[in-house]
Amino acid sequence: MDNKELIIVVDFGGQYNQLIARRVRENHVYCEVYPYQKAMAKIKELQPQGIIFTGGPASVYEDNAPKIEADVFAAGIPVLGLCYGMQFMAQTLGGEVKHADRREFGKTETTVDTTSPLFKGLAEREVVWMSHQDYVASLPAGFSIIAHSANCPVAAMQNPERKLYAMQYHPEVLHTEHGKEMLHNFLFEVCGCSGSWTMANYAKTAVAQIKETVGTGKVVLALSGGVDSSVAAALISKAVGNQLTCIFVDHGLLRKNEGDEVEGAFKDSGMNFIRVDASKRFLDKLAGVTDPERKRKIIGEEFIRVFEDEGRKIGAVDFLAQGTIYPDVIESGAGDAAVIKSHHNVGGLPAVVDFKGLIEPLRNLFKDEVRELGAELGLPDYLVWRQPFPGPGLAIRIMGEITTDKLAILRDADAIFREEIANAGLQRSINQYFAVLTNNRSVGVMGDFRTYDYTLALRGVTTTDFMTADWARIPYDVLDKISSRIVNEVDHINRIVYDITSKPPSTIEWE
Ligand SMILES: Nc1ncnc2c1ncn2[C@@H]1O[C@H](COP(=O)(O)OP(=O)(O)OP(=O)(O)O)[C@@H](O)[C@H]1O
Ligand SMILES: O=c1[nH]c(=O)c2[nH+]cn([C@@H]3O[C@H](COP(=O)(O)O)[C@@H](O)[C@H]3O)c2[nH]1
Ligand SMILES: NC(=O)CC[C@H](N)C(=O)O
Ligand SMILES: [Mg+2]
Repeated sequence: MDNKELIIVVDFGGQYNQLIARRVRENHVYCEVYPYQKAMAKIKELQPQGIIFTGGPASVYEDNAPKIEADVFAAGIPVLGLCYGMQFMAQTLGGEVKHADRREFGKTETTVDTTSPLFKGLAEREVVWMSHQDYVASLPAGFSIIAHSANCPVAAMQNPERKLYAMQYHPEVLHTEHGKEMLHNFLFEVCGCSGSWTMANYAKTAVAQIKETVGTGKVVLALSGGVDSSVAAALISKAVGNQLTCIFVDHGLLRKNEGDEVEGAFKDSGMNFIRVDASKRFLDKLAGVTDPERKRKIIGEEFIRVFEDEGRKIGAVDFLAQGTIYPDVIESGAGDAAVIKSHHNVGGLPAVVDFKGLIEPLRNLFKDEVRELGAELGLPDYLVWRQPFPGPGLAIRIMGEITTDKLAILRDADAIFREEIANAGLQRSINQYFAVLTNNRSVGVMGDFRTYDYTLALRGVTTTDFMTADWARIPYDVLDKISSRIVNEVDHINRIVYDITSKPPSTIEWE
């Protein structure tokens, strides 16, 4: 977007690479991530101020190890190699990388050379986070060691003349206590960035780009009432006014009262707004389906078909717009990382789509950046801070087959959970919380009768980026109140459990 200052992250396939991009942007420097196969062409085209190589699962000495053309080091652009990225730099420039007997994993104390620009302002001993088994056994010519630990002779290296720097550990992970400062130093001390990227600039550039792309055409926006699509609506509407129509799909998988609430919030907003009741077609397609990935694919496809049908009714619609954000793209397996879940709006998209183009103005933004942008555009607080609700809705919160009975049970239980969290004043401190209807039934006793009913799971997490998360420590007395209310007020639930796993190894949603 604001191309005056750009860092390119070369993705070698690590699962948490996108954190690097977040850390760069926290410094108000714009940054894009490209898979290693496409990165060199982008570097030549965009001439970034700096390049960062990510870690990755491969070993550089293997036959098909990921590589980027060696002239990346000859362009005079500063490069920072991280983990696999450091090993790649070392081997390509004539050093040697070997396999150690044991993995080095976790927090490690290192001694760093504070005269290096990377470590400016830091202490001589720094706690960093290691996750590797290969190591740099000998340096390439012109390089020197600037950090070492007990088990790792080259924890960081540099060749300041060529502006090449590298770390064996991961500064992007919060466990590296001053990782943020180290990345800041690379950006400002080595690359000479000034930090001019702001959401106000982003909004300006995005509006101009949308205008140019859309011209005099028509756009339909898939609007869920969530933060992402609401911010996208505000941006696109600013760019093309009433050439935009927002389409809200009630797929029968919404939470209690949600359809009416969204309609209430948007019907008098000045934007063209359509609510489509498509619950029958979604539920018919989902009947009998139990596999989570199949549910996601079916919903993704059906969404598009509904938008196509509505587009035809409006007539001559050229573009479909969505509130897709960066984590949706990442977690659907862009680049070389393994696919964890197909997000309905990315990996779940059908191959043939009846629109000329897709407009996704937030595709490169993280959630907290979208919120900042929403505030910048003047959206009300309750919208900006709404907790995320996944597009596939309650379908991925009901284990096994989806039925209208199960939907009704989950809706009521979830509404009580959310009401009690609000009563306890915890809405803002728990970033996402919801109920899950497990497919498990167990024996209970109610009054003097035996029951054989469903187990409900409650999930609450704290997180900033939704890529990693911790389970929320909801006070016992709040949980107690929720539990007794749900069991008393909702039929067919006789047992309630609280999910106490973090992400990773779990995910936030159950499917
Ligand atoms: N019920 C729906 N009707 C129309 N479009 C939808 C619906 N649900 C999801 N979408 C589309 O899919 C995109 C991704 O959904 P997602 O839930 O990630 O974003 P959101 O709903 O806009 O924001 P949030 O993450 O805060 O819920 C949305 O931005 C929107 O374009
Ligand atoms: O719009 C969406 N479409 C999807 O298919 C989808 N799957 C997960 N999510 C939301 O993404 C965040 C991370 O969820 P997971 O830890 O379960 O992958 C959480 O906030 C989830 O609610 C989705 N949002
Ligand atoms: N996290 C990484 O980048 C690991 C790099 C390499 N696979 C190693 O084991 O050392
Ligand atoms: Mg949503």
